[in-house]
Amino acid sequence: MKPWSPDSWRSMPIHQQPTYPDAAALAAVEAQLAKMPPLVFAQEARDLQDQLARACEGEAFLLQGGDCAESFADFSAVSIRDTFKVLLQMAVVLTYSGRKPVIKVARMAGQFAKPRSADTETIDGVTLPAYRGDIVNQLDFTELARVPDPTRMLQAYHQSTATLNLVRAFATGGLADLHKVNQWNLDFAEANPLRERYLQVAERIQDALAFMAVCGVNSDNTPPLHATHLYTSHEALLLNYEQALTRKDSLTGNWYNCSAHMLWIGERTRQLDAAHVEFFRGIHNPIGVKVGPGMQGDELIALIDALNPDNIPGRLTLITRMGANNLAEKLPALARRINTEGRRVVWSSDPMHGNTVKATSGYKTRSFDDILTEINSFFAVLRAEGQEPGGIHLEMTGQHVTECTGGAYQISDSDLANCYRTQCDPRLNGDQVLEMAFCIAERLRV
Ligand SMILES: O=C[C@H](O)[C@H](O)COP(=O)(O)O
Ligand SMILES: C=C(OP(=O)(O)O)C(=O)O
Ligand SMILES: [Mn+2]
Repeated sequence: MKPWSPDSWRSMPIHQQPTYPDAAALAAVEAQLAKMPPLVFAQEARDLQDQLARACEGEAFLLQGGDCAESFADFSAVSIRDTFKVLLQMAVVLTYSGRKPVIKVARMAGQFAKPRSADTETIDGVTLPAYRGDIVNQLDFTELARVPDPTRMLQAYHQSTATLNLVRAFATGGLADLHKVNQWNLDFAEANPLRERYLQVAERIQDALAFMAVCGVNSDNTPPLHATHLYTSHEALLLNYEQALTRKDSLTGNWYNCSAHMLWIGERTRQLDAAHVEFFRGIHNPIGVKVGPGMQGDELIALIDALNPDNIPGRLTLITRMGANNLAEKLPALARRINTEGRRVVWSSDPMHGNTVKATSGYKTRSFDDILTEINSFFAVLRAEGQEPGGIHLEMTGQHVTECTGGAYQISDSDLANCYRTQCDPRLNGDQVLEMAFCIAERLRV
């Protein structure tokens, strides 16, 4: 095998990239980014990998979620706080029901670049290049807005640093206190149309906290009750950006992509002989790969051979995204193959990307029931095949958007227009995603 370097991907075929009009401007931005401080520290990525190794064994559960695409325009402390809060609320419910630690990984502080089904978009007879995420071009439908601009990588970097700074403060500064988080869950359940269903669990958690307090275990003397860890992740799609933030760790001499703790390869860029697999094989972060309904057993094993040749537990998460109608048919053979070959992976379910439909109103949407059906089949198939359902990967926000249909508040196709704000794919809103966590908790309790 040829030697790896942070730029060895450049000699391979590459998919889903913008064509920058000015090569010198691009090179100047890359040089500038390469001088910037890393966003994360390699040891943090190793800690995450150790925790993911526990998820391989069924001793921890991965909760990964956030926007489909972060946005420059919607960047605010409030939206970061709300997503942070709801991730924590979900984690409490899942930890309590699953009786295992929940590893919290946000799609945040770098989730900007988007692969698209089509290179162009046509509206009223006008065809323009597709929007590829705020790190590349603008969503506005004008010729100028759609021209890829490399300086947007700098803006994405700075927004990511500010996001991470706030997230780190929230995680340790008191917002993540377990007592507070469960009080939010009680408030959620009290107000929910399906109150009885959710209140029971939230009240039981409250009882457990009260019991612990009587025994002398409280936030003042028990740091894990007061603070938490939230890791960051994104699809490492725009390799110019990812390479510039890839640094050699001074402690181990290994290369880490310091733009996030965990990175994944998308369904559209996981070709074996192409640039993304080449880039990912050399970075030492924990990584993920999306697994769509077309994945074949031999292809999956070859991909694992390339990405995790030493079979290190926690290094590789397989994120299935097959669709509620396909998963029960396609996943068993893959799970069996992993089992017979003894590959150590975390199986995580992305129940979003295989369930996107166009509503009669024209909006891209996903139904709460389809999402839940895919999750339920994921649990059932893996358990039947003797594998651990190790995590969940959701597109979600803490905001009260109307992008996915269904849930206790019964968002319908005609409600979508009320608050449809996503830059790309429809997200579960704060109520829907917490409700989803209560439903997943029922599966975790075996
Ligand atoms: O987030 C994933 C993809 O970028 C997205 O699903 C593609 O959407 P499109 O089919 O509208 O291009
Ligand atoms: C692009 C994404 O998904 P996929 O690669 O599975 O289509 C995504 O997670 O936003
Ligand atoms: Mn998406």
